[in-house]
Amino acid sequence: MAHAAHRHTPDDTSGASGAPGSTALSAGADPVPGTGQAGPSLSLPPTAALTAGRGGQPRLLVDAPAGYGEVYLHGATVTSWRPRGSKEVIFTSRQAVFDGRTAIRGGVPLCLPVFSDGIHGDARPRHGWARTSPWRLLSVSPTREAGVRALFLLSRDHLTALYEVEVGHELVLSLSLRNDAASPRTVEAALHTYLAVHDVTGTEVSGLDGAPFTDNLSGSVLSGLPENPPPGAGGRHLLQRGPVTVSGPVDRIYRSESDLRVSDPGHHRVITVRKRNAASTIVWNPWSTGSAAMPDMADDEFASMLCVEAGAVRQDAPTIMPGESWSMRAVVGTEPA
Ligand SMILES: O=P(O)(O)OC[C@H]1O[C@H](O)[C@H](O)[C@@H](O)[C@@H]1O
Repeated sequence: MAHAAHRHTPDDTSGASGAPGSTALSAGADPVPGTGQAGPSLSLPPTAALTAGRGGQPRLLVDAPAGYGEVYLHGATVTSWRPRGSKEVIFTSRQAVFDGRTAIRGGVPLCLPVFSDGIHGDARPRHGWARTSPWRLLSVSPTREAGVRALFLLSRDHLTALYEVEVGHELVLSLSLRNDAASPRTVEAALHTYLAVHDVTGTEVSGLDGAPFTDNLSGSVLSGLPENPPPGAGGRHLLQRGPVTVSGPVDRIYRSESDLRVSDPGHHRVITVRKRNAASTIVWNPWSTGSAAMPDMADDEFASMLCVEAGAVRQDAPTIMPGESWSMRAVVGTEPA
């Protein structure tokens, strides 16, 4: 059953001036029209800089006492996050294309307003337009926890998306969507988080035990189960037993709101993902077979990444009423193992 959307209530825990919500949707600096870049009135704290990154693409760079991070305005794609004193947590391919058109291979692309081929199996572009659109940087401010919070805006196709990225001891990703159309709208959304792991074959994802999932790599949809995806959505329904391990290609959509723990023993850490209002978790690794066909990913890189994506997709996509908002959040952290 699709989740009903609600009027957005500003978030209670972040203390963010720019917490996702309708007031912030009208705020912000003067963006440079059409470029997605921040305008001259945007003020940056000394712990952040707006610079040219790979391919000369505009990128917000954060180097704060609590953590380091990078966010490209193209797709509002986070491509790096390191809590102070830790190794990189976000995988971005060394062959990723930074041309302002192509989706960045790695980081945290935003899948919006569809995931993959969409609920009906025919949506284009794949994963929606958010990851290949120029976002506007509305504000950048220091947090009380010695990090930096940045707010990005994208309005397109009668949908206004506000995306708050907090770089600090944790990486806090909050997405808020407002339906600007006159009729209800079902929207899929996912924070397609590429985690950097030392060796994916030694990684376990906990928190999904008992969760039903659709295996996008296996045969046809089993009939007779409740809430089968419609034709085209593909996959086979199964139940997870124990932690998820990777010894081949994995592409699964779990129906689970649970928080996740991703062991990364080679880096002596556990990566944690706390989710809010995200009823789906997608786990993806293309393995050598899948990555060989991907020009923007090197052949050996599949072994050092695992996508663990918080989202609300397929049967769990929210239907947002006209003028109303819906929001979700993922908080990525690390713990010593
Ligand atoms: O290659 P992309 O369009 O970026 O998609 C990369 C992957 O994204 C998700 O994880 C999907 O579940 C996969 O089926 C897909 O292969």
